[in-house]
Amino acid sequence: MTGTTIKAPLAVCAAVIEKEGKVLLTQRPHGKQQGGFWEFPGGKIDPGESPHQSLKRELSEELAIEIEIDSLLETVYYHYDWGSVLIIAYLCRWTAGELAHIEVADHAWATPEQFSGYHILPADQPILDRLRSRYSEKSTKMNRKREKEMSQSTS
Ligand SMILES: Nc1nc2c([nH]c(=O)n2[C@@H]2O[C@H](COP(=O)(O)OP(=O)(O)OP(=O)(O)O)[C@@H](O)[C@H]2O)c(=O)[nH]1
Repeated sequence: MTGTTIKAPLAVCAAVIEKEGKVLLTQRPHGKQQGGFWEFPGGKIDPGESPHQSLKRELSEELAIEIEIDSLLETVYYHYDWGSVLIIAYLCRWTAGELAHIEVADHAWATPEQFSGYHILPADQPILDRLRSRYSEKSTKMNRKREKEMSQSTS
């Protein structure tokens, strides 16, 4: 009997680290699968690891930084031609370490308006959308606050 083997999606964790309205993106090493694409730092969850353990390990191995994980931002299921991935993306804080390019080709801090200037892995689209709406909500709140303060100071 012939047939294709159906594999479980690859479990992947990703860190969304914010700094002054920008988000950390990293570029995959050129020799690796999907090399040259931009993504959120992270990687495969190894057997026996929790997503949080995995994310902390990956950030230390890839960038030499330590992080704290604050909350779940988004989960994504995406099918590539080589198989599928289930990505769990967390909002994180960089707490220690000097960022080094150990297992990444490059890094960048990008505002949501700048995301389109990077070739970001297609699976990350829902994470990017979530961040765009998060930032536009934040700026609406800031504008409302500013308008309120201005109207109070002029009355
Ligand atoms: N880290 C990360 N991986 C992502 C993202 N989006 C996305 O589709 N992926 C996919 O998830 C998979 C993660 O595998 P990886 O190769 O980065 O994992 P890893 O660091 O453990 O690699 P290794 O096998 O060389 O140790 C890749 O196939 C990658 O294409 C993302 O934003 N961050």
